[in-house]
Amino acid sequence: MASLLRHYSSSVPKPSSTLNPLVDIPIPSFFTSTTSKQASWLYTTLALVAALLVLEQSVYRYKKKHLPGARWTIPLIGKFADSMKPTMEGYMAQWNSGALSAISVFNIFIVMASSNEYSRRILNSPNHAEPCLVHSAKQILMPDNWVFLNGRSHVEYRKILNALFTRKALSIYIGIQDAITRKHLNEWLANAAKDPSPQSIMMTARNLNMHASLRVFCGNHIPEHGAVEISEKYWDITQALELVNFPLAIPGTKVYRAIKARKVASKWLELAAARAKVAIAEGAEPECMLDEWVKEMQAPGYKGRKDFSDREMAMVVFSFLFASQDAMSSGLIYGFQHLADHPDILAKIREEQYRVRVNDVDKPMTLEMLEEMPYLKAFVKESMRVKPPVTMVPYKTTKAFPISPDYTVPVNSMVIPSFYNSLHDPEVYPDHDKLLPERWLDAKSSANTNPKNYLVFGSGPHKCIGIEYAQMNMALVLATASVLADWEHHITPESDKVQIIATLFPKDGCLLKFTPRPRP
Ligand code: HEM
Repeated sequence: MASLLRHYSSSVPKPSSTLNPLVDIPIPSFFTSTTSKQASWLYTTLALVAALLVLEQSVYRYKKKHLPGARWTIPLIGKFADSMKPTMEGYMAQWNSGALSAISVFNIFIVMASSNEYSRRILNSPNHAEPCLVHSAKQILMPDNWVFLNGRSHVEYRKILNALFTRKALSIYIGIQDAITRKHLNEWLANAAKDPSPQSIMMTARNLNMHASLRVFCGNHIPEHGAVEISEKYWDITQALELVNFPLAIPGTKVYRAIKARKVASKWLELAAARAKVAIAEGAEPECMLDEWVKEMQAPGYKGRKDFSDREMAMVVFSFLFASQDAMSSGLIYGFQHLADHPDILAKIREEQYRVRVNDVDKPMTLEMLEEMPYLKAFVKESMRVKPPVTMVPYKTTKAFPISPDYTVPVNSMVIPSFYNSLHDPEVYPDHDKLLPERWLDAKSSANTNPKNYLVFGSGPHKCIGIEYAQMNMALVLATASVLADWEHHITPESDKVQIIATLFPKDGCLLKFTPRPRP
């Protein structure tokens, strides 16, 4: 550093009018003052920077107190580099370093909670902490999206949206999901017949989910090319969902591309909301979630708000897509991989399917049929326990949060409850790394008697609103695939490794080879 300074001062210009024509231009005295003045300016600046760096470290150390975590934080960026390429191993090391541990990224002080007790405390302390999603989420979802509400206004809004997930509503959705699933599975089989080499299902499963969700939410109020456009652009949104992202939405950044994608999606979703209102006003029966919402508002006994603008409805649907697309894709992809790797479990699922369907594999799934498939439902639950799609959700403290007897999280910190350790607690889930659907079939099992550990969908006032819908969709897709197709897993050294793209995915993208399954 000193030699750099020396070099800098020795290179102070010694202008020669013969060499440099610019010397005749009047230069402010600020630049032309003496060398000692320049040096003092430089030293002052350096002293200031050094003081800020010391302050940064002191604040970090003061907030961290005795919590495990790096003793010093990298100036300005903290652990930004790690958060750009998160790994499961990195997270595990952090979680296993303590029930509470500290890091800093871009001067955001972060407390990670890994135990069930602390994770649940964060999720269930609305007076001290509220979800902050990732920083980019507000830019992508729009700051006035309902998902950013908290407290009473959040509870009130959510009450209205609960009406979109009643049994009556789900019975409309399941028919749509069944039809879309069969269409996609048939395409998968047709493509596999043309090219029998194993193919990654990362994009095909995502497309299935997106198509099913769009039709469930918007019915036929969006034209096919609109649905395709949303689906194609949506990947830009997923990529902008890293825990910490480059903060400015400038051209070329992921957040910038995600905002552009949202604008495309919003245009179609607003159109769908407007069309749903027209359809129901003309007397149509509800065929999708938006229809159901409009119809619900017209019911004589309905006492809630009736004036949802097209934009507001579109933002709600977008929040559902946003919250569900990656998590459902992750759940589904691991569902396929787990079944391929456990033929004994797949055989039991098929046995149940043939029995309930009375060997009629073309029969569309209904809610009543699903209720008769406990093994399938246990598998879905277990598959997401072993590989939880969402491993953590960022919250932020709205006031100093005395989370434990000896530690208070400072106000305006990020607190991140993580679910992995709860879902792999060997006391609650013996053989915790093993996929054992049976653990959910015994009402007295430790898995069933400790529901507080099953944090796949979170807990507290912001617990996932789409639980029933998500589980129904996963069960339906896997069940239908099990009777229409066989699939082989092409195992690679990366198959059991995890990549984190907002949610968890097999690192090799899950390479499967599908073939049609003979009918019983
Ligand atoms: C396998 C699929 C899914 C998983 C694993 C999942 C997981 C989660 C988790 C962990 C949370 C945060 C809970 C908390 O803070 O306590 C959440 C919130 C949420 N989820 Fe899901 N989710 C899934 C599917 C869905 C679906 C299908 C929808 C909508 C149709 C949905 C809509 C939402 C919404 C709107 C929230 C925020 C709720 C609020 O703030 O009140 N999710 N989800």
